[in-house]
Amino acid sequence: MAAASGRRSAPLILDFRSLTVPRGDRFVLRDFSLQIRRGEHVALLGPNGSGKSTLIKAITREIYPVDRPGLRFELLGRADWDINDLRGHFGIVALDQLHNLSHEVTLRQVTARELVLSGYFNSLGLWPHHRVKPAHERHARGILRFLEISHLAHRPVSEMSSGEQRRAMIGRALVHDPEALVLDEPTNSLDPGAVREFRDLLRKLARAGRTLLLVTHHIADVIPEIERVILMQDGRIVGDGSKAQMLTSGRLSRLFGARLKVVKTRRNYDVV
Ligand SMILES: Nc1ncnc2c1ncn2[C@@H]1O[C@H](COP(=O)(O)OP(=O)(O)OP(=O)(O)O)[C@@H](O)[C@H]1O
Repeated sequence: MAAASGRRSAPLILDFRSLTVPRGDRFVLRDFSLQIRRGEHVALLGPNGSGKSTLIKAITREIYPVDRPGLRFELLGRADWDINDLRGHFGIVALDQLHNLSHEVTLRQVTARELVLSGYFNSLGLWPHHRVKPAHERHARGILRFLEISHLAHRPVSEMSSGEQRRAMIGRALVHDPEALVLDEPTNSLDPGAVREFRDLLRKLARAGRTLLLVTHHIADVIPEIERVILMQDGRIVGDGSKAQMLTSGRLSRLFGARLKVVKTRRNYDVV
């Protein structure tokens, strides 16, 4: 309780108000407002096409809202960002990066160590002109240890399981000690064992105090440390509250347009 009330007065790391974001010939986010405070852990749920990835691209400044009265588009209290600086504050782990990665690593034998270090250079893997400092190496070793993949440091990413690859991608996002980690559907296509291990890693990251914004289709990804759940539909927020308020059979059935039953164990939720 004390932690939750402390967070209510923590600084806003994301402050979006009245965002209207076009993609193609239509508006994908409409009059969209969202605030996230430092230290909060948030899950974002919504059906395909509801605008979740668009929101992430707005965070990473790959796309911009139209300029309208009332617009606020701030990250860490600033509206203007150099994209390279921003990447140091918001670590992004998204499946499209993994697709790019799979192209890269089949061409070049990028190891886990190299992939993590390449976060310093915003590349996927190291190139001859990259100068890796001893402090970078030390930090990367610490990250690999934290992610429990030290034994994979010198293994090419192309020879790792999907779960191991995702850990290494998180390592790449962690090199700058970002304020927040934004994870876009991180457990997709992992087998049940790898999903379990990955959720344990998310719990460890959350407990280490980093803000997590988790976009997922899997209710069971909403780990106990996540207190706030946001529901998105048609480019709007249709629910924002605690897990007990948001993860109900009625709400999720309406959201996903299917009859879903929420089952809750002591600290976890899932749907059947
Ligand atoms: N490059 C694009 N050009 C035009 N429209 C796009 C583009 N990318 C996405 N859209 C449209 O924007 C809407 C929101 O897409 P978005 O990818 O943000 O949804 P999402 O919630 O992340 O979906 P999913 O769960 O399938 O990943 C969709 O209707 C989609 O067709």
